[in-house]
Order: sequence, then structure tokens, then C-alpha cells
Amino acid sequence: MSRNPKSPTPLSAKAIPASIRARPIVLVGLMGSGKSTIGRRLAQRLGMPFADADDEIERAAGMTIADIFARFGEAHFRDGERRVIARLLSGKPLVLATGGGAFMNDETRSLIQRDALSIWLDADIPTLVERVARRSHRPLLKGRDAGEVLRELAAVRNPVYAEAHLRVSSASSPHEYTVRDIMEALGSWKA
Ligand SMILES: Nc1ncnc2c1ncn2[C@@H]1O[C@H](COP(=O)(O)OP(=O)(O)OP(=O)(O)O)[C@@H](O)[C@H]1O
Ligand SMILES: O=C(O)C1=C[C@@H](O)[C@@H](O)[C@H](O)C1
Ligand SMILES: [Mg+2]
Repeated sequence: MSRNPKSPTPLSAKAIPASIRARPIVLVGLMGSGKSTIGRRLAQRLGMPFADADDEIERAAGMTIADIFARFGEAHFRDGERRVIARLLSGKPLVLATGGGAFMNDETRSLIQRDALSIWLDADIPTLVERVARRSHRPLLKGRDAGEVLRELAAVRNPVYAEAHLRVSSASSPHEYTVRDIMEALGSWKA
């Protein structure tokens, strides 16, 4: 797990074995854990392309995730999510931020575990609640208490997220600490 001394150590991409950068790095975890924001920064640090599966699904469908859920339901969204992630993993190695539920789909998870290095970004519920309150676009939180939903999801999902190759706390602030902790975890990871 992470540590949080006073300043982030700027580990460079060179400290990360080329074999790790030769395949996709996939971030999984609950809503608000930082997959999108940390993923973008991590990709920059590693000199790898970045993609956000949620954005790619919206682009492919030509509508927002909230609209996909409302018009076609969650199962339809999960199917599109699986196809989009399969496509992204089959291309050039990249850092990929998944949606919070992607790793729960057996097929999607198998694909990620086979073709990528997966990282569970983990944070405590109060931190997640505070973060998701900043934007209200998440359909699973619509009209419900965010803390209650996130606790329910954590109970079901955390044992599955725990199957990821690496686990890094994203509770530290600012973002750069989390990026540093991921870089350190990558630097010492043995396949
Ligand atoms: N390590 C961090 N330190 C401080 N703030 C963070 C950190 N990670 C994320 N945040 C903030 O939390 C909010 C949610 O982050 P983000 O959208 O990246 O989460 P996500 O995991 O992609 O969520 P979702 O599954 O809903 O897409 C953003 O405002 C982001 O700036
Ligand atoms: O945790 C989830 O199941 C979700 C998280 C978001 O990233 C989106 O993928 C969608 O809102 C569902
Ligand atoms: Mg995201």
C-alpha cells in the first residue's frame, strides 16, 4: 500500500522495466477512486497513451453514460463496455481508466487479467463520497445517498478488485502522491 511523506519522489519512466510498459496498464476501482484523473497523469509520466473507457463508450454510442443507462439499461451498457475495453486492449499499449463496474464483468476481467497489468485504486468511503459529490453525472448514485451506495458496492466489489495485480491507495492528496505510489509499485512489481 502507499506511504505519504512530505513530497512526492519523481520516479521517472526509466525506473519502470520496459516489459511493464510493453503491455496495457489498467486502473480499476470504485467511483471516485481516481481512475480517470490519476490514469491521465500516470500515462504522461510513463510516456504511454491514455484512454478512458467511459469516454470511449460515450463516443462509440454517441450519447452519455447516463442516457445509455436510462434508455437501454445497465446490462446493455456493460456489454458495450466489454466490447470497448476489448478493442482498447488489443491496440498499442496504453494506460486505461475503466469505469467502476467494468472489472465486475467476468469476461472483461478475464481479458484484463490476461492482456494487461491491473491496478486497484483504493480509497476509504468518506474520501470517495467527498470526491463524487463534485460532479453528479453518475447514474448509480442518482437519487440515492452516495455513502450508502458506495458502501454497498465496496462490500460486493472489493473482493473482486482485490484480484488485480497491484493495489495502491489513492486516498492521499494531491494526485501526485498517488502517481508516485503507482510508479513505485510498478517499479518493484515482479510478474
Ligand atoms: N489521489 C487523489 N487525490 C486527490 N483527489 C483525487 C485523487 N484521485 C481523484 N481525485 C479527485 O476525485 C474526483 C473523482 O476522480 P475520478 O473522476 O478520476 O474518479 P474515477 O475513479 O474515474 O470515477 P468513475 O468510476 O466514476 O469514473 C476528481 O475530482 C479527482 O480530481
Ligand atoms: O461503478 C460503476 O458501476 C460505474 C462507474 C462509472 O465509471 C461508469 O462506468 C458508470 O457510471 C458505472
Ligand atoms: Mg472515471
